[in-house]
Amino acid sequence: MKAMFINGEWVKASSGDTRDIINPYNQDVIATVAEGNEKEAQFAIAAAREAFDHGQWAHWPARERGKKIHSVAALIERDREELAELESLDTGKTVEESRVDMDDIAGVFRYFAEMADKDGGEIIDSPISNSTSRVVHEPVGVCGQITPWNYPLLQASWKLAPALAAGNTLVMKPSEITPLTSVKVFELMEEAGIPAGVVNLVLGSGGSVGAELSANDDVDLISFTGGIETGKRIMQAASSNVKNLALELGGKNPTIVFADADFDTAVDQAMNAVFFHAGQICSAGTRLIVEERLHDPFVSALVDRVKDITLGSGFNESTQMGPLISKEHLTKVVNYVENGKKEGATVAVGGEKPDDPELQNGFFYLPTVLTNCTTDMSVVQDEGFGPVITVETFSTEEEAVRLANDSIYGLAGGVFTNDIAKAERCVAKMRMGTVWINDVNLYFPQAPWGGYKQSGIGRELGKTGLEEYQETKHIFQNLKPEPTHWF
Ligand SMILES: NC(=O)c1ccc[n+]([C@@H]2O[C@H](COP(=O)([O-])OP(=O)(O)OC[C@H]3O[C@@H](n4cnc5c(N)ncnc54)[C@H](O)[C@@H]3O)[C@@H](O)[C@H]2O)c1
Ligand SMILES: C[N+](C)(C)CC=O
Repeated sequence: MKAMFINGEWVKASSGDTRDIINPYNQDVIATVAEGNEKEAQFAIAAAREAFDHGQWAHWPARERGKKIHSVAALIERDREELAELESLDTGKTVEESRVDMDDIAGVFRYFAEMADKDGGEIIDSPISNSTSRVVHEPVGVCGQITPWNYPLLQASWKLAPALAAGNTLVMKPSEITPLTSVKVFELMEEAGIPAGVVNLVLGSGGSVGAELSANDDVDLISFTGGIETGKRIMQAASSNVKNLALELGGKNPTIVFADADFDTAVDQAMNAVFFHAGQICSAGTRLIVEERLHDPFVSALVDRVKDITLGSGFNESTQMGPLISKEHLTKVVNYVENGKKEGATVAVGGEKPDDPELQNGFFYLPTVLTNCTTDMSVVQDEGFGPVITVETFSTEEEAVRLANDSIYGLAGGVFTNDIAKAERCVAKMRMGTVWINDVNLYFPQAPWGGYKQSGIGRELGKTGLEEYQETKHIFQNLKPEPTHWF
């Protein structure tokens, strides 16, 4: 049984509770893990508090912390294949996609390891005679970190690596349905020699462990990746002690395709935008906004290619798309498309579960293209989080941008055109944290990631990804102290 990691020890739940982890491809039980609750969260928070307040981690030379983080990266590289297979067993995504994730994850650890000792503070030109003024960055303290099921270890790495680089201690709660690679990476952090109490892992549900992390006054910062409604609850709970807050929430991401775009590239990338990991990606380009005169040939080419997508086990080399994560999520996607149909959308391809007998034990849904969509429809406004793309049309540049921005979300978006001036005009007006010109779904450790509007608060990755885990202190020194006789 997989246990939790608290204060440098692997522990079971004090209640004795466990949870079976299910393979979404065939519903096999792939592991049984400890199911913690508020109690384990409190133990872990106390351990992280003690390690921060009385331990040495925050005071190590940043270069030494960086070396440890490099060691974690090296262990991830060593165990790449095992981690990739574990991620695919747990999420259903293809092993090929998981391998790419593992390379990204090692890269994230390496990026923040390198960054750890690059910030020696800043000298300010003091406006006061005989004084010095400088700014230093310090760790925030105890960090609560809550992650989702769709990119379990990738989203964890975006939080673990910068938090450690900045000198914080932390308690992580992975999604209760996909905890396996997080357990493994905590084993690797132990092997790398991160001191006891600095990194703690508590497994369990959001309502118990997650809620405790969000509300507990000994937690200084909460970093959350997940859905908007959970994010709102966490924001409320975090107000108890005015925690620092970082929220990476959902997206409903538009891809604008102008008629002058390279046709084959745009069709190909429209598929990349939405069908990786069966559309269960926050930045999936699920809203296609195509120039009116391009609509018919574009949809026709898209449908032809979508028909050929091969569904199956993520462990089969010919598989291009795996299952959805759970029975509940499959039901959500089915209802999402049914609602779209009732609102007037037309199913151009897909729109149902596959009838292949080999897929009946998994949570599969066919890759789907919905046409005749308008901005007011729920399929266009709601994050479906499935392999479903909606198609709207526009006739002017202004209309394209207006449609793209007509959303409560603002995570990411794309523009396809060969007119670079037009592309620049569009992206300048698109209210999103990431915009791609003639590409989709790209992210890397050097560039910040996060959302405008209800897609979140703050940025992970890049310089800002480290700054989220730092407090800023101004230190002023009077070099000629003497009485002022003001009073
Ligand atoms: N912006 C990004 O970078 C990004 C990345 C990945 C996923 N996401 C979003 O995540 C969502 C899918 O993930 P999900 O279904 O796991 O999201 P979710 O909000 O249901 O759960 C996310 C995490 O929050 C926990 N949680 C649930 N209730 C809680 C509570 N009351 N208090 C504290 N924690 C609680 C869950 O246990 C889980 O660990 C999508 O909306 C997707 O867009 C965003
Ligand atoms: C942030 N990203 C794209 C890695 C995963 C979103 O679900």
